[in-house]
Amino acid sequence: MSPPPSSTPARLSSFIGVFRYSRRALSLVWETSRGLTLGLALCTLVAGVLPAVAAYVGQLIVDAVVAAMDGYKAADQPVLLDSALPVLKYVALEGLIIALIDLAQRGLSAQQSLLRALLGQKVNVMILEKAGTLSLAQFEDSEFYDKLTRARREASTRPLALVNKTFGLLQNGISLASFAVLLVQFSPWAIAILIVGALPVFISEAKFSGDAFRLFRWRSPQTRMQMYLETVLAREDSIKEVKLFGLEPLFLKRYRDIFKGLYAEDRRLTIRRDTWGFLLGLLGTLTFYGAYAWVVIDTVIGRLTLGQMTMYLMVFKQGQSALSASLTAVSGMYEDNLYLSNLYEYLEQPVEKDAGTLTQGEHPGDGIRFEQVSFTYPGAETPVLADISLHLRPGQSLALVGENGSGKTTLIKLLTRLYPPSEGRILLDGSPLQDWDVQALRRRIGVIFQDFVRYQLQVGENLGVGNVDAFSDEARWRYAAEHGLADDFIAQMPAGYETQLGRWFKGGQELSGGQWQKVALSRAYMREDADILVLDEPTAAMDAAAEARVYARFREHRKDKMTILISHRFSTVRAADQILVIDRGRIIERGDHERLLAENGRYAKLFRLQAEGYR
Ligand SMILES: Nc1ncnc2c1ncn2[C@@H]1O[C@H](COP(=O)(O)OP(=O)(O)OP(=O)(O)O)[C@@H](O)[C@H]1O
Repeated sequence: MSPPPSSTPARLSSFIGVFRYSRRALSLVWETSRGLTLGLALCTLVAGVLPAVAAYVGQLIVDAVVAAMDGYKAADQPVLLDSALPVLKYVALEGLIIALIDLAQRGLSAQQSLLRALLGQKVNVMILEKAGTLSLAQFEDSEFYDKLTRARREASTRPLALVNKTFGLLQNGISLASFAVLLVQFSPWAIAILIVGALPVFISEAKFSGDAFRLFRWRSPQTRMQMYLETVLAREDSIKEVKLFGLEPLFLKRYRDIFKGLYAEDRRLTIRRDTWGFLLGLLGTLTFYGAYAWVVIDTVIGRLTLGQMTMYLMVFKQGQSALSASLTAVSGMYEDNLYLSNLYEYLEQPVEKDAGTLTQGEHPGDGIRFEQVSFTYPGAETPVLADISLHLRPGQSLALVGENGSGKTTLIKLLTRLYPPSEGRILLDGSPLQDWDVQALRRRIGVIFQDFVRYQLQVGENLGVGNVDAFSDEARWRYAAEHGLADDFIAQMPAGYETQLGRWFKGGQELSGGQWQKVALSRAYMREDADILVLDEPTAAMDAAAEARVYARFREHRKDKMTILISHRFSTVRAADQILVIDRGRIIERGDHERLLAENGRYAKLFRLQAEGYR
């Protein structure tokens, strides 16, 4: 397998077009720290100009040495210091210049490392902030997820790399210009030779960086699988099962196989890149020694002084490395731009606009209505919900019953506006959900899903996540924990509500499945103004006594609230005012417990089946 090739004209236009991100990267760095960016520019300038000055002073030294030698020989009573003093002055000057170059280099690397840290953080925050604006559907789209992974993996280091190279290019450009001023006095042809020698390496570098990027992009699903396997093999929440099922060898083999495939491609590219780099680099060496011979001959015939010869050789050598560094920087910039295109592709991912502004419905107190709602998951073909209509008024409770995969949780996802319905309308207090301000809407809903998150935070904060406005409100934690029956075991924990949960951090305590569920259940009670409580299998992991108490509390609490309950246990479902039996996305029966029993349909059958089990 290999990445798809691209045609030469397409490559050329993409090579040019790809530099469009340079300006954005520069402004990103500028926004990150103006002081450091200016510092970088200053050091770049100093480090760019001084090498040519040093070469020029080198010429003065050699010529002054020759003159001093002649003077010393010719004098009747030579005084060493008198003869050597002019030369020593130049030597001191050269020393000073070299020290300044060192200082500028140091300044460059120090400022670069500070900028790297700041910029890495800034870009990561941008990536995460963007993630917060995306819809659930986008997260579930694997192509989009690839973009996110690629952006996170590479892009946080690339903007600075790009800016460093831009500055490096500038620095080398300044050096080159100053070298050219010196070199043109020898011969303009020398400059042409310099350029011709460096060009082939540049072209091959540019070609290979494009190849490397296409490889990186193309293989992103494999890299993602590798990252996933790393997580499964090295995370505490999966290791138990991995061990008991003996999955390590299997997963490790898969991990190694992916690497082998990737490495083979990397190796091929690296070998080709460096072989060509070496061969074309030889051309550069050849031109240098050609120019060397030319300068030597001119010196022998007396057209150049010894000092000039030294200077031109130095200028030619340094000019050559500055030129090849510049060209490498350009091809590196091309590569950085390609990676940045990835970051911007992610950041520019269109976001669904939240146009809704309502904080109150048209008919307050009307409750929730589903009007012939159907829903198909993005990318799927068959609808998961079809023609769902229901009405739930304040103070009423609704229970959803149905087989696994019948669409109960999906209905909740629509109600909480995680997805828009494909057909039909969902109204709250007489106004469609999408007209509501999303914050106002979510404030009214307290929800716990089956797959709630076990945050590696303090236990109090684990409750607080249920309402960010009361995230650290201890009184609210206590109230919620009491209603979710978590207060008893929290009181016995070493640091009470401040006890760290999970194993990631020092001193973290692990909870049992039922205890975690109580924590999650308590979260639903964190929102004071929530008048819609949604509980998706809230007690599946609890013991029977705890379950009975949870529902007793639940009934006390609900008064004028709307409650929606999903459960496979009929003992809890039977108390609901309205029970919907869902089968493959459709409501097949509705009514209260008595009525459904009397109808003697699916509900009655399942109820009896479960009751049977308890006899
Ligand atoms: N994010 C998703 N993308 C695509 N299909 C999904 C997604 N989530 C669920 N489904 C599919 O939608 C159907 C309904 O799933 P849902 O989770 O609503 O069922 P449920 O009735 O809550 O089941 P359970 O009783 O097992 O919790 C299933 O066939 C499932 O495969």
